[in-house]
Formats: sequence, structure tokens, C-alpha cells
Amino acid sequence: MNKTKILVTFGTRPEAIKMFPVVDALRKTGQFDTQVAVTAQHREMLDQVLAISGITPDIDLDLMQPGQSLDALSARIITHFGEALDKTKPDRVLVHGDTLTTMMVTLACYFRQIPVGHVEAGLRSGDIYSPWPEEGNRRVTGVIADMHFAPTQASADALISETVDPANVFVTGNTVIDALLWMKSRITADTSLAPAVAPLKARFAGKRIIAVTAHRRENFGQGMRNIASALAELANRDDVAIIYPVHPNPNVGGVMHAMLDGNANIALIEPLDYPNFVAMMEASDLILTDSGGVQEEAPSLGKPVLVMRDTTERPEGIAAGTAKLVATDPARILAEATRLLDDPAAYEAMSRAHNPYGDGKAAMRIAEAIAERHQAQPSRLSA
Ligand SMILES: CC(=O)N[C@@H]1[C@@H](OP(=O)(O)OP(=O)(O)OC[C@H]2O[C@@H](n3ccc(=O)[nH]c3=O)[C@H](O)[C@@H]2O)O[C@H](CO)[C@@H](O)[C@@H]1O
Repeated sequence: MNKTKILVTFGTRPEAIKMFPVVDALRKTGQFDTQVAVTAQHREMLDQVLAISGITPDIDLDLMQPGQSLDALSARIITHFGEALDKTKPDRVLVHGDTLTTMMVTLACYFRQIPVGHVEAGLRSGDIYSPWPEEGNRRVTGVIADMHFAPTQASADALISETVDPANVFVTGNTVIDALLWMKSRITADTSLAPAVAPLKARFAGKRIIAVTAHRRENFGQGMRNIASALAELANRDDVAIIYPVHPNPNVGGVMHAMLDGNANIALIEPLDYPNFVAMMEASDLILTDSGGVQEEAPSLGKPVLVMRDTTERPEGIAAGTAKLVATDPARILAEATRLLDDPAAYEAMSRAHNPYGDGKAAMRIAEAIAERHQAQPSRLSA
């Protein structure tokens, strides 16, 4: 009997980080022919994750082009991925999150009536233009998928309120926690995997470290300038150092380098690969970010997070007290960071709060749910 063929698909670094545990869990069941297809919507940062997780894609569409428009990239994904589907004929495709890869792969599957499982389903900000285009990408995917792997009960509730059949919604936790715990144990066992952080720790010995990331499209322009001026203010303190891996997008680097270069308490560094990034989060006392994944990871490392966005589709961390929304108002960023640096009780409360995003077993739950579904509905190829 042919094994059920599952095609796991992704295109960007965050998706790869969150999907490699799923590939691993599916393979461990021994019940599936698990293949991986990458669109390579982001090239270099994706390849770093593939290398560290030991995944060699079975299909690599290599679709990234400089200055790619949303229209052109969407067209390339649906056309090329559709051709790949016609050759591979999977029984199920898994997509992740909210990218153009997620939505266009889902549409290509829909046109062929191939069932789609959506990992990290049900996140909603409630505003179709924030984050844009991610909120739209998620919603379209949610209409078509027949298995929705919701990281939290709140995301499951959002799907059910949109009339998704509860029998198709599985609360699994977020696979980013699986990835983080795996990476953390690897860098603890072999520190040579994360060599970038020790020299920074030595340079800033005795100071409290604030780790920063900022790359969201909605913060380009004034938002980035505001973030830079808040960082410059914070770095006036002698007891604080800032480590900031700067996203390659010129809308980010241009502003940050113009406003912060030469500041002795700020290290603006190249983007870090995942092992080094996890080591940097571990070395930090506090994290300022507009990232989605970092909001989910930081609580597992006991690090308070200030979220530099107006809204978040990840409200669970705010509710649990591990994260606080501060938008990009410099006075607010400065005030909240100062409170956490100077008030030990406030710091303890945020760093001890419980992590609502998962326990590191999400991928296994996803694999089990798929195994059960395909036992009930055998592979079309073996039928
Ligand atoms: C609207 C929104 O929130 N959308 C999210 C956004 O993802 P994000 O905001 O989470 O993206 P980042 O912050 O780049 O990545 C985070 C991961 O990368 C690691 N990291 C980070 C910096 C670095 O220097 N080295 C690293 O290794 C880090 O630990 C973490 O695991 O886009 C994705 C599709 O692209 C979406 O699916 C996702 O919902």
C-alpha cells in the first residue's frame, strides 16, 4: 500500500523555523511519504534554516527576484507550484501562517481539489489592512483549508466564529516553541553553533542587554525613525547596551544606520542565523520587537517583550503578561523599558509569566491529527 503523500510547503525564514519540527514529526511517525517544497520567497535566510535543521527540499522553486511585486510573486508562485503539484500529486499539502506562499499554494491546491492543512491557523488582528497583506492571506487560506492547526484556543475560537467546522480545528500550540526548545538544547550542547554572541557579551560586560528587532512594513518611515530615537535615548544609560540585528530591507537599515551608527552602547549587526539569534535572546534581559515569532519565543526564555506595533494578532502574550504593546511612540518605549530596567518587581512579573504559545509538542499533535484523518480517509493513490 502506498503511504499517504504529504507535501510540506514554505517560502520564508519564519515559516521554515516553524515548519521544520512538523517535517520531523511527520517523518517520525513512519506513516507518511513526507516531501518538502520551498518557494524560496526569501532565499538566503531560508537556506540558513534549511541547513541547521538538516532539511533538503524535494522541490525548490527558487522564485525570489529582486524588487518583487506582490502581483508578480503571486503569479509566479501559483503557476510554478501548480506545475509541481501536477507532478507530485500529493494527498495533502501543509502550508504555514500568512505569506503569499501560504495563500497562493492554497489556491493552487484548491484548483486541483487537494486538501490543505493550515499550520498556525486562526490568528486575526481584525483589520484586513493590518498587518497587510498577511491578514488577508490568512483569511483566504482559512476559507479553503480542511484542517486548521490553531496554536491557541483563541485562534481556534476565531476560526469557529467564522463558521469553520470545529471538527476540523485542532489546538496544537505553536510549533515555534518546538523549534526554539530544540535549538536551545543544540546550542547549549555545542556553543560553536552560535559564535556571534560571546564577543558582544564580552564587549558589553556588566551592562543589561536589550535585544531589538524591527522589520514590519507598517513601521517603515516615521515608525522606524521613532524606534531609532527611542533606542538612542535608551543607550544614553551607562548600564544598558543594545544589540540589534538589522533586517536587510533598506527601509530598516537606512534609518537605523543613519541615526544610530557610532553609538558606543549600540551594536547594529547583520541579521543572525537562528542559532545565534536564539543565543542573543538568551543573553538579553529585555526584548523590543515588532516581530511575530519573537513575541511567541521570548516568554519561553523568560524575557519580557515590548511590542513596537499598534495591534497584534498575538494577543495571548499581552493577556498572559509576558508582552506589552507600546507602538512606536518614543516616549512610551522609553518609559516602559525604563520601568522594566529600574523596577525589579515589574521585571519579575513579566519574565515569570506563563507562555501561552505552547509546550514544544505542537508538531507531534499535528502529525497525530493528520495520521488519524488519513486513516479514516485512505490515500487517494492507494485507494
Ligand atoms: C504579521 C506577522 O507578524 N507576520 C509574521 C512575520 O514573521 P516574524 O515577524 O515572526 O518574522 P521575523 O521576526 O523575521 O522572524 C522571526 C523568526 O526568525 C528568527 N530570527 C529573527 C531575526 C534574526 O536576525 N534571526 C532569526 O533567526 C526569530 O527567532 C523568529 O523565530 O512574517 C512571517 C512570514 O514571513 C509570518 O508568517 C509571521 O506571522
